[in-house]
Amino acid sequence: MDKTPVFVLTGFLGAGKSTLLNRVLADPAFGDTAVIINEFGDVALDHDLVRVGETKIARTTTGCLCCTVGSDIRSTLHELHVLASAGEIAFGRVIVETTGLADPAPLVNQLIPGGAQALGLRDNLVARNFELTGVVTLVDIVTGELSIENHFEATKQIAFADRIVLAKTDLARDPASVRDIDSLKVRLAGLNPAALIDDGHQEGFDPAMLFQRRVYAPSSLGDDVVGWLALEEAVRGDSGHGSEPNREPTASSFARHGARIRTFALTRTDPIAREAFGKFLSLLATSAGPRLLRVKGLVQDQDEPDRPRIIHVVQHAVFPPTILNAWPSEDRRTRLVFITDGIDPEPVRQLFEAALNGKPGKAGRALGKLGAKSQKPSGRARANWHAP
Ligand SMILES: Nc1nc2c(ncn2[C@@H]2O[C@H](COP(=O)(O)OP(=O)(O)OP(=O)(O)O)[C@@H](O)[C@H]2O)c(=O)[nH]1
Repeated sequence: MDKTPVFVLTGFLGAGKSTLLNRVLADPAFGDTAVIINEFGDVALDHDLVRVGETKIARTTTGCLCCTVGSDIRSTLHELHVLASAGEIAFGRVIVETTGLADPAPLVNQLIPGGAQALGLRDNLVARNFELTGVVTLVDIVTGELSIENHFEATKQIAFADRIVLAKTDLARDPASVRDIDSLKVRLAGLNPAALIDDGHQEGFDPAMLFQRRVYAPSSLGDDVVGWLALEEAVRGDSGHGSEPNREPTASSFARHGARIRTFALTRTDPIAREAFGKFLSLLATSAGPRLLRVKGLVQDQDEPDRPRIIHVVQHAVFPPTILNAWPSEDRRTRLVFITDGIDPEPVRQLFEAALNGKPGKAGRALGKLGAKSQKPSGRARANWHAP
């Protein structure tokens, strides 16, 4: 019997993974897809943001998949397998959406033959029933170059891909931006000459093709990939990855990403004034720039409290909010999740409160504490891709 194909969907923070996944899941042909979404933060949000239709099965893991991978991915696949064997669910494909900070090496290592050793019946069942058949990496043309420069995870995500998709190419409206895309493509081809590179907005691009069964062979992706996989095996014993297969994943498990990476959440029960909130986001994005890796959240708007607004900030870029017609769950609080590089939660919280309460003096002091070095985004990021 054919093994169930597993696809890894990765890409740096905010690259557009969930957007692409939603596009694919809207296709009725993907009704037999089980989705594993990995949350990185204490306040679960992604399962509210990915639309999963009736026939889809979603499992959300907490913590960062590459840090909790020994306990997480195989046990989640095992759980899906047990449910399918009992006739409770049926699926013919699995898509694992990683966090944007995920290092794909440990994940791939758990899923390929000859990778991480099977430690018991559970792992053997997973190996017998599932097969990694593709790694799809999204690269955002707005922040991709900066992410590659500043975060090694982004480089590894590109190197492990057999398919790369350029996201947000619809935002390239002038000749300079188009030239930037060409030079990004050259850089990607240098990092991974074997992967096919698609433009997610080119005519005729069909995202469904990214998730068709094929052979995923890491050895064809070059010496770096082979070396990183070998390194995984070597460090597994030392790091605890895989050596404690039943270790509980924790939301703050992000040991691999260095002490500077922080994740925290802000919540608020009262509805929020739209203008004040916009001010908060633009002050934060302008002053923190690339150190503000990601903000996403659901906001209860004062004027339209029944229609939550989904907000997205990716480094310096604030994206237009999406407005939902209803709250996805009972929880109607404003919930914002932050992933930062060297920014502490407290000044962000102070800026939030000051902006919402109309206290410019306090907002100024909070900005000072943010260590607002006002890092100017370089290169492509200088282009005015998006007004806040
Ligand atoms: N214009 C445009 N915006 C996009 C595109 N893809 C994603 N976005 C926007 O970029 C923001 C982030 O997109 P997501 O799909 O949430 O990104 P993600 O990679 O899932 O984010 P994380 O899970 O936090 O890493 C959202 O505001 C999206 O609407 C695209 O192709 N074009």
